This record gives sequence, C-alpha cells and structure tokens, in this order.
Amino acid sequence: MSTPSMPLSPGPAVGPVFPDSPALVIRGLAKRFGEKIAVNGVDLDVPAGSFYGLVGPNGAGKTTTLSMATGLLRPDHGQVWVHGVDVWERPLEAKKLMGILPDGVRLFDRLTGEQLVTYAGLLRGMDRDTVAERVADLLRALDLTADAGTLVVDYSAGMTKKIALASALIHAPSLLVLDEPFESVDPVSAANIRDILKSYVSSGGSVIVSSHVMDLVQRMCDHVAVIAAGTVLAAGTVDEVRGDSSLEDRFVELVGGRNTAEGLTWLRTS
Ligand SMILES: Nc1ncnc2c1ncn2[C@@H]1O[C@H](COP(=O)(O)OP(=O)(O)OP(=O)(O)O)[C@@H](O)[C@H]1O
Repeated sequence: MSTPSMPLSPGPAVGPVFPDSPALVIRGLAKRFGEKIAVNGVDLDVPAGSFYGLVGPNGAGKTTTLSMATGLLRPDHGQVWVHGVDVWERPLEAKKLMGILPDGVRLFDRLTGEQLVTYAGLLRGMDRDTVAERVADLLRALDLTADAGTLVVDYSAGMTKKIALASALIHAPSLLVLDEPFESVDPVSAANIRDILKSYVSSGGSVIVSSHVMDLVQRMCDHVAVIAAGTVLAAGTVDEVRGDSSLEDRFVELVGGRNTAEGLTWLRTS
C-alpha cells in the first residue's frame, strides 16, 4: 500500500495546532484480525465545528476505526490527523486535543463517580480548583450529583456511560470521539447529552459519534458516513447522503441485508 497523504496541510512536525485544519482526517486506515479484515482502507474528513455521525451495521468496523483514530489501537496501514497533528507520530499532542468515550473499555470502577472524573481532570494536568468546579458542573448537567459518592462499579449501564462522558469532557477538548454514547441511556439523559453536545459544537468544538439510531443521527448530526464491511459506502453532509429518502431508508439501501422471518416458522404461536 502506498504511503497515504493528507490533502490539506497537516502543519509542521512540531508546533502549534492549526485551528483552521479539519478536526479529523483519516487516510487509508486498515486493520486485520487474523483472517478477518475489520477495516479496509477508510478515508474520512471531519470538518472543524461539525457534528459527524458514523453509522453502520453490527461488525462494520466503527469501533475499530475510532480506536485507531484515537490512538487506542495501532493500525496496520493508514494515517490519522487531529487538527493537523499526526495521532501516531505525535500521540501526546494529539491526545490533548481529544476527549474519548470508548466502547466497552474498563473504567477504574472502584472509584466513586466524582473521584473518577476528578482523576481524569488531574491526569490531564488541570489544577485542583478548576477540576472541582468542572466536576460539579458535569455531574449536575448529567444528572449524577445524587450518585457522586457511589462507586462506579455500582452504577447502571447508562450511568456508567454518563460518567465516562463526563471524564471525556473535563479538559474541554477540541474534538470529542464518542462510541455509542446513547446506548443504555434513558431518554431524558439522552436529551441532556444532546444539548451538551450541541452547545459544545456551537461553541466551536467538533464531535464524531457512532450510533445505530438513524433518526437520532439525522436530527443531531450535520455530516454522516455510512460504513459496512470496513469500507466507507457514503460520506458527506446528512442531506447529501440521504438525498430524498430518510437516513434510515438510505442506510438500508446502501447496506442491504434485510432478512425475512421465513425461516422462523417455529416461532409462530398460532
Ligand atoms: N480484537 C478483535 N479480535 C478479532 N476480531 C475483532 C476484534 N475486534 C473487532 N473484531 C472484528 O472486526 C469486525 C469489526 O468490529 P467492530 O467492533 O469494529 O464493529 P462495529 O461496527 O463497531 O460493530 P457494532 O456496531 O456491533 O459495535 C467484526 O467482524 C469483529 O468481529
């Protein structure tokens, strides 16, 4: 595979971040697990200030792509830039710019919710007073104040998602990478999270979010990429990708795979 190149200037090898550069650029990203090709040459451009949805069927390669884009999983091929900073060449610089909500990663769950978010802030090198102020704000915004002193291991799945999101937001990153942030989250909390993310984007932040909920992506995101079998099938603004259809219909059209229940006659009760 030839060396991938970024079309827009990635900036100098060392130096300040370029605010005008795209929030995230992915070129030729690929990953194989044994015989299984999980990600097969993904290119993606997430403009700064966009709310970008990444959708695809189960096993499409969304988590693998986002893990490689955020420096959690080493790609076999390809390159990733966050605001012009090469994630795999300058990981510390790149990671300062990102807030990450990974899917299924273990948290330090013997800490209380408050301790966990505080720890995330201190790890980011923030001073204690700012951390304390932001932890209180985040717990309030995510409706976790009453459970601040509860161990994370005793949180429900939705509460765990929310405390992990708070940990990703504490250092006010430029780019938020969220893998299935709404999974297991109740509708009121999901609406609160959407409001937080919308105001984050309107104040200049960028978000890339993976989700299976097409309706949510259509309402919330301004850009979307459809990925299946490790390949991007369509990408652009939500209106460009969906055309005259709903995003859900367009998704089914692109991805295919609708099955009938013909083979499950034994499931009929009458
Ligand atoms: N660590 C691993 N070892 C082996 N195979 C893996 C591993 N991680 C992912 N895969 C495989 O790679 C493919 C892509 O998985 P991935 O988790 O990226 O998909 P996804 O789009 O996030 O799926 P879902 O929507 O179900 O979460 C799948 O076939 C999966 O089985």
